[in-house]
Amino acid sequence: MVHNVVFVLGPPGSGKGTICAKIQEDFNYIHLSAGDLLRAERQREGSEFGALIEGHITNGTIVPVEITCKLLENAMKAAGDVRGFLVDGFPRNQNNLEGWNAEMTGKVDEKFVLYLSCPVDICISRCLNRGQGRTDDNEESLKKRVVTYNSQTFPIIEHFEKSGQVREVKSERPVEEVYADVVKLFS
Ligand SMILES: Nc1ncnc2c1ncn2[C@@H]1O[C@H](COP(=O)(O)OP(=O)(O)O)[C@@H](O)[C@H]1O
Ligand SMILES: O=c1ccn([C@@H]2O[C@H](COP(=O)(O)OP(=O)(O)O)[C@@H](O)[C@H]2O)c(=O)[nH]1
Ligand SMILES: [Mg+2]
Repeated sequence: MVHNVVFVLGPPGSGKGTICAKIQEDFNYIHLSAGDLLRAERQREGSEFGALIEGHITNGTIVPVEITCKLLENAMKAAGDVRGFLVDGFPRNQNNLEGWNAEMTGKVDEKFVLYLSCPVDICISRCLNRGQGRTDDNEESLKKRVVTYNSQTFPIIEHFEKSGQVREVKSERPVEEVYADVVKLFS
C-alpha cells in the first residue's frame, strides 16, 4: 500500500504540532511527530538509542535518519488504512532526506510540504512558554536549535520549493487564522 504523506516543516515553535493535531481531527490524516516518536523511543525500556536521542535533542542536533525513518515507517504500518500521514518535523536535513528517499521511495506519495513560517523571536518565546517540560525548551538548547534549523533544515524547504511542492502559511497569526488557510490545502 502506498501511503499519502504531507511533510510539515517550520522553525521550532512555529505551530507544527498544534496545526497537525487540528488537521488530524478534521481530516483522516494521522499526525506523526518525528520528535514525539523520538522522545517515546528515548523512554522505551531497553531502547539502544535512548542516550543518543537525548544527546541530540538537548543539543538541538539531528538524529541519524536510520533511527527516525524506521520509527516513522513502523507508525505508518501500524496505522492501517487512512487518508494519509502528516510527517511533522521531518526531514530536518540532507541526511534525513537522502535516507528517507532511499528507504521510502515507492512506498509513499508525497502530496506537498506545509511550511509554517514564523519570526524566530516569536518562535522562541512560544517554546519558552510551551510548558511541556521538554529538555530542549530552554534558552541554551533553543539557540542551538535555531542554528540547526537555519543551517540544515531551511535548505530542505528550499529543496522542495525548487519542485514547487511547498505551501507556505504564515503562522505568527492566531491559530484560527493560520488553520483557516491550512484547511484550504486539505479540502
Ligand atoms: N498561531 C499560534 N499563536 C500563538 N501560539 C501558538 C500558535 N501556534 C502554536 N502556538 C503555541 O506555541 C507553542 C509551540 O507550538 P507547537 O505546535 O508545539 O510548535 P512546533 O511543533 O512547531 O514546535 C505551543 O505552546 C502552542 O500552543
Ligand atoms: O526528525 C527529527 C525530528 C526531531 N529531531 C530532534 O528532536 C528535537 C525536537 O523536535 P520537535 O519537532 O519535537 O521540535 P519542535 O520543532 O516541535 O519544537 C529536534 O530539535 C531534534 O533534536 C530529530 O533529530 N529528527
Ligand atoms: Mg512540534
